[in-house]
Amino acid sequence: MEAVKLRNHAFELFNVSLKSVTPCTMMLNSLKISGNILSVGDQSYVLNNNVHIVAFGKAVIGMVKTAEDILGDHIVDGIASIPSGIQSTLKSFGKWDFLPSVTSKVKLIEGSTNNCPDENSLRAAQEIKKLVTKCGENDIVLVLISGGGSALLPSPTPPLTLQELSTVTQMLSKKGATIQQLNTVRKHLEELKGGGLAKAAFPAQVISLILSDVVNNDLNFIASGPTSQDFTTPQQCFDLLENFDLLNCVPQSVFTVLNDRSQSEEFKKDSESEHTLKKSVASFHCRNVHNVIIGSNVIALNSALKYADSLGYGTYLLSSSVTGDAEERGQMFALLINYICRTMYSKNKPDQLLVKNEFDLLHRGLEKSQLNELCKVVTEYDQCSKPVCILAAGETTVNVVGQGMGGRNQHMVLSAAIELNKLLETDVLSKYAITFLSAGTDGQDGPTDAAGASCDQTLIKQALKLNLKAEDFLRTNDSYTFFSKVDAGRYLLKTGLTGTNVMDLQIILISPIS
Ligand SMILES: Nc1ncnc2c1ncn2[C@@H]1O[C@H](COP(=O)(O)OP(=O)(O)OP(=O)(O)O)[C@@H](O)[C@H]1O
Ligand SMILES: O=C(O)[C@H](O)CO
Repeated sequence: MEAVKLRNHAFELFNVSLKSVTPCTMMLNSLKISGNILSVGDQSYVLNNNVHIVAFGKAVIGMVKTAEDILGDHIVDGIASIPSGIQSTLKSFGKWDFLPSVTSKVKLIEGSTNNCPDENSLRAAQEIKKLVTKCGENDIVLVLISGGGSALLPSPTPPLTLQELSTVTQMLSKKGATIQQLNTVRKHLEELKGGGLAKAAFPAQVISLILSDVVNNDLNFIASGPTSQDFTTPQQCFDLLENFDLLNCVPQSVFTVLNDRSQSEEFKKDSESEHTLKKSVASFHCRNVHNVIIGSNVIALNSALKYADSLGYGTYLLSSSVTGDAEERGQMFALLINYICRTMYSKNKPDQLLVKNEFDLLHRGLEKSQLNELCKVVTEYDQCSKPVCILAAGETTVNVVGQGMGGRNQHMVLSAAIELNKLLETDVLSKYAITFLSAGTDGQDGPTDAAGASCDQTLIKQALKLNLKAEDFLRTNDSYTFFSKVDAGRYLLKTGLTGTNVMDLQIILISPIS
C-alpha cells in the first residue's frame, strides 16, 4: 500500500512541476506592454501593427496563444510548426488556455510525428523562411522557440533530402549522441539552424523567446540555435561522424553539403588571425536579435520541491543537469536510494556497507561534498520521521542497439529497478517504501505514448512471476513493452503531449515502513 501511495505522490509531483512550466506563465513574465511600447528584458520596441510570429517546438502552441493575448492587433501574421496531434491532445485534456483562437492570424501546421521531420514540418519551415525574408527593418519578428524545435524546423541544404536528414539524425540519436553533438551536425546540414533564421530575417528586429530544454540553457543548442551565433565548424561534424563510426553509413549528400560548407567564405581562415570569417558574418546578422531564455527545468524543480514539502516530505535537490548514459544513471539512482536507506537505517552507527555504497557513488560521478550534505539532511529528516524526496533533472542518452520500444526515461527506470532488485539482497531496502520515477516533461519518451515510468524494489519480482526477465527487455531496448506488461501498465506514466518541454525529471521518494 505504502509503495502505491508513494507512486501516486510521484505522479502528482510530476504533474505539479508540469503546471509550473506552462508556456503562458513564462510568456507573461517576459513580455511587458505599455501603450505602444513592448519591453522584453532591457530592450524596448515600438509596436505599430508590425509583429510577425514564427514558432517551432513542442511548447510553442501555448506561447503563440499568450503572445496573441498580449500583442492583439499588432500581430500581422505568423506560422507555427507544432507536433502532430498536439491540438487534439490539448483539447481532450481541457487545456483550452494553450490553444490560439479560431480567428488567430498565426497559421498552425502540425507535423514531425515522433520527433521525425516530415513533409508537413518541411512546408512549415519553408513558409517560416518566406515570412521572415519579406520583413524589413521596421518589422518585429517574434520567434518562439522550444525543445523539439530542431525536428519541427527542418531545412536540409540541397542536395541533402528531408529523408536523408532524418536518417542521419536518427543514426546519431540511436548511437547515443548528446543533443549538443546532434545539433552540431544539424547546424551544418540545414539552412535555418546555427543562426540561419536570423540571417533570413535580417534586417528585421528579431525577438527570440526561448523555453530551454538543454542542460545549462546553452542558446546555441536549443532547437539548434536558429537565432544565435554559431561557433561550431563542418570539421567537427566530420569528427563526430567518425567517432560514432558513421562515416561509411551516411548518405553521400552529407559529404557534399559539409564539403561545400568547409569551402565557403564563412569557414575560410581569416589571414590576419586564427578566427574564421564566419564569426563576423554571423555576428552581423545576429546584431538585430534579442535572445531571451524565458524558462527552464529549474522552475519545474522548484515547484516540485515546494509541493513535496507541502505533502510532508523532507526535500533535497540533487541536480538540474543529469546527463550521461541512461542505463548507468539508472544504476546510480538505485545506489543512491540504497545509500539513503542505509544512512537512515544505520542511525549514525558505523556501517561498512554505507562506506562501500559511498565509494560506488563517488565512482559514478557524485561528489563527496554532495553526499555529505545529503547524509546530513536525510539524517535530520529521519530524526523527525519525515519521508524523503530527492529531485533531479536533465537529459540522458541511450545507445539503442535492440529493435524494442522504449525511451531514455523508461530505460533508466528499468535499469534502476534491476539494480534495486540486486541491492534488495542487502536487506535494508525491504524496510523502506520507495519509488523512483523518471519522465520527460514533453509527455513523450522516445517514440512511445508514455512520458516515462516509475519503479519500486518489488517490480522485478512481480515481473518474474509473469515470466518476464527484465534484463532481456533492457538489452533489447524494449522497456516500454516491459512496463506495459507488469501490473497492467500501472508503473507507466501517461500524460499525453503536455504542451511544454524542459527536459526530463527524476523523483525519488523514500519512506520507512512502519
Ligand atoms: N527503444 C528505445 N529505448 C530506449 N531509448 C530509446 C529508444 N528509442 C529511442 N530512444 C531514445 O529516445 C531519445 C529520442 O527521443 P525523442 O525524439 O523524443 O527526443 P527528445 O530528446 O525528447 O526530443 P527533443 O529534445 O527534440 O524534445 C533518444 O535519446 C533515443 O536514444
Ligand atoms: O529541438 C532540439 O534540438 C532539442 O529539443 C533541443 O532543444
